[in-house]
Parts: sequence; C-alpha cells; structure tokens
Amino acid sequence: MGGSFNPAHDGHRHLALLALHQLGLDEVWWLVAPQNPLKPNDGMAPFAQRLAGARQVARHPRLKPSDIEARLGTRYTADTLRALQRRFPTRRFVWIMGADCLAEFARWKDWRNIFRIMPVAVFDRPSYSLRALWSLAARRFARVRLKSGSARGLAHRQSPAWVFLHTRLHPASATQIRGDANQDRHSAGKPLGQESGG
Ligand SMILES: Nc1ncnc2c1ncn2[C@@H]1O[C@H](COP(=O)(O)OP(=O)(O)OP(=O)(O)O)[C@@H](O)[C@H]1O
Ligand SMILES: O=C(O)c1ccc[n+]([C@@H]2O[C@H](COP(=O)([O-])O)[C@@H](O)[C@H]2O)c1
Repeated sequence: MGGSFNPAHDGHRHLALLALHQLGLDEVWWLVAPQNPLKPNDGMAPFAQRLAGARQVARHPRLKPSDIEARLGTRYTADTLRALQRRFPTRRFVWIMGADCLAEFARWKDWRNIFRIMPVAVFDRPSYSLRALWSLAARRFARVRLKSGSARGLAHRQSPAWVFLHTRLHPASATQIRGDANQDRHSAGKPLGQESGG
C-alpha cells in the first residue's frame, strides 16, 4: 500500500491489518511516497518525518513501512509497481488501497495498466464506497472484479483481477488530523476563552 502518510494514523494500520489477514499475505509494505503526484507540495511534511511517523504507527512485525519508493526513484505508482516486480521477481504482490483512491483512480498515470501489473485490493472507507464502486475504474474493470470470497488467493491470481472488500470502517483521515492540529495552533495563539468560534 502506498501513501503520503502526512501523518500516519490508525486508519493506515487498520487497512494494513485487514489486508494482511483477509488477503492471507506474508507482509504489508507501506510505501511512503516521496510526493504524491496529485497532491500539492505545500503542507507536505518532510519525507523522513513521514517515514518515522509510519514506523511508530505500524507497530507490527509484518507491517513494514519503507523508503523503497524514494530509493527506486519512481513517483508514479505504475512505475513503482513495475520496478518492484523487477527488483523482486519471485515475490507475488497485491496493490492495496482505500476506496477513496479507487474513486479517483482514473486520474492516476497509466491507471489501466496498474490493474494489469498486479492484482488490486480495495478496502472500504467511510463515505467513499458508492463513489468508488461507480468510478470509471470500477466500471471499466467490472468484468475482472472477483467476489470477496476470493480475496484470500488474490496474490496468486493472474491480473487483471481485483476485489472490493466491505469491511469494518475506520474514520481516521490525515486531512482531518492536519486540520485539528492547525485549529489547536490557532486556538493556542488566542486569549483564553476565545479558543473556538470567533
Ligand atoms: N481510515 C482509512 N480507512 C481505509 N483506508 C485508509 C484510511 N486512511 C487511509 N487509508 C488508505 O491508506 C492509503 C494512504 O492514505 P493517505 O496517506 O493518503 O492517508 P489519508 O488519510 O487518506 O490522507 P489525506 O487525508 O491527506 O488524503 C490510501 O490507500 C488510503 O485510501
Ligand atoms: O501514479 C499516480 O498517478 C498516483 C496519483 C495519486 C496517488 N498515487 C499514489 O497513491 C498512494 C496514495 O496516495 P495518498 O497521497 O492519497 O496517500 C501513494 O502511493 C501515491 O503515490 C499515485
């Protein structure tokens, strides 16, 4: 699974543990993205800080935050996944993401080929399931969507193949955490009693 992890939070851990168990994986690698090509650089914490945060949140021997995307020198997921397969030819990979990513997948570079490079597992996330399932990507690849009962063997399927898993939801979001932190900083600068509102 890839992410900005700006910052890492329990929603990432929730997603990774669901993927580990429901897909029957050996490990879940957290590819800390040097820079999401669709997100502004502004407000993005330094890479080392985001990686350190991911390591603190993961706290599990089989969840592996990694700087490999920075070392591979790739920025787009399609390039990263091809490079991973070249570097680890005997491993079987699954690309894991939350429903919000599927909802906007058609904006990613070479997104059709991501489905062809390796199997994809999408996990539900509060308020995104309808948008994800009606997205261009979901409709375009509807014929190769597997039933959720096939999730366990997904890593061994021929791509394109993907699943959408309706699972327990986790409300955490980095946008909200950054918003709360800004609010706290803002309130801290105000006289007592004026922390919220005007
Ligand atoms: N609460 C969650 N439930 C399920 N998946 C999640 C959750 N939070 C993040 N993810 C997934 O983790 C991956 C990395 O997410 P990311 O680092 O962008 O966190 P985020 O909370 O979505 O950040 P932001 O709000 O800045 O977009 C993505 O695939 C995203 O869909
Ligand atoms: O390849 C792309 O065009 C692309 C566009 C948007 C996001 N991504 C990747 O999707 C992952 C999730 O990104 P984010 O910022 O939502 O956590 C992360 O690995 C990004 O590099 C990739």
